[in-house]
Amino acid sequence: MKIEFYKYQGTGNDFVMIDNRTKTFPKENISIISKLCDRHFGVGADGVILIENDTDFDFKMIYFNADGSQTFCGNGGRCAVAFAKYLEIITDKTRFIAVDGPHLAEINNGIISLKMIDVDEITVKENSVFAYTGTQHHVELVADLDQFPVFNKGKEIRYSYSDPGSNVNFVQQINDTTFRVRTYEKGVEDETLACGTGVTAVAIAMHKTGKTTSNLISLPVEGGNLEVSFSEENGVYTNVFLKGPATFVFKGSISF
Ligand SMILES: N[C@H](CCC[C@H](N)C(=O)O)C(=O)O
Repeated sequence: MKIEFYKYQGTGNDFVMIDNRTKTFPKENISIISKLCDRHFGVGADGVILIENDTDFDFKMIYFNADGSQTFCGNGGRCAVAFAKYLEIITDKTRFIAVDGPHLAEINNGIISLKMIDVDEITVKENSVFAYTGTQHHVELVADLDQFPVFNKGKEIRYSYSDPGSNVNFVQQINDTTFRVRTYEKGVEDETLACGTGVTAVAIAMHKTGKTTSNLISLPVEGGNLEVSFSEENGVYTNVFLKGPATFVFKGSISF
């Protein structure tokens, strides 16, 4: 089977994007998904994203981690919007459906602003915060991200959560409105250069625990800069937006 693909990246979180409006991609074939993500034997990516038709929305986005598990993906959602524009499915505004529900998004000068789900599942623990932002996220502050063993500590914490586990975000506060983040992602089972649902969880966790009073947060990550904004009322976070670039890298085809 020959698969046409488009490679996109959102602040270094990279994806194999497939126009699956013909519904011909073998979604149940996890070995193909894993091979597409393999950085030596395949294309190489953190995940695979399918774009499909939907009767009620401009399109449907399906995200697979490299291990075939499905969740929502914030950076992937922004790349899906850029890809949908390239495919002329949309212009600069869209309403699409994903595994965690409907999303609005807008494109302004190449920057994509993606509306995330409302966040009300937030658990504050002694040294960490857990939040669900379309997938599971553990958030904890550290003193010096450059020196921190993200992979080893991230893997340990990831598996300390009962199935399906949790992504793990380590945060260093830079100033009142800026928090640097490094993330270990479940399903990728490694540190990624950015995690959109992760920085969303971080921004909300920092506000929830009083590390910031702002509702517009800058989040420098290894692969670039992201921004999260939100409203908060009675501990529920709404109008949550994840903003940042999403870039086409190359297109190609691969046969299995
Ligand atoms: N990189 C993605 C998150 C993927 C989450 C996935 N790793 C999982 O929850 O299993 C993002 O930008 O939100």
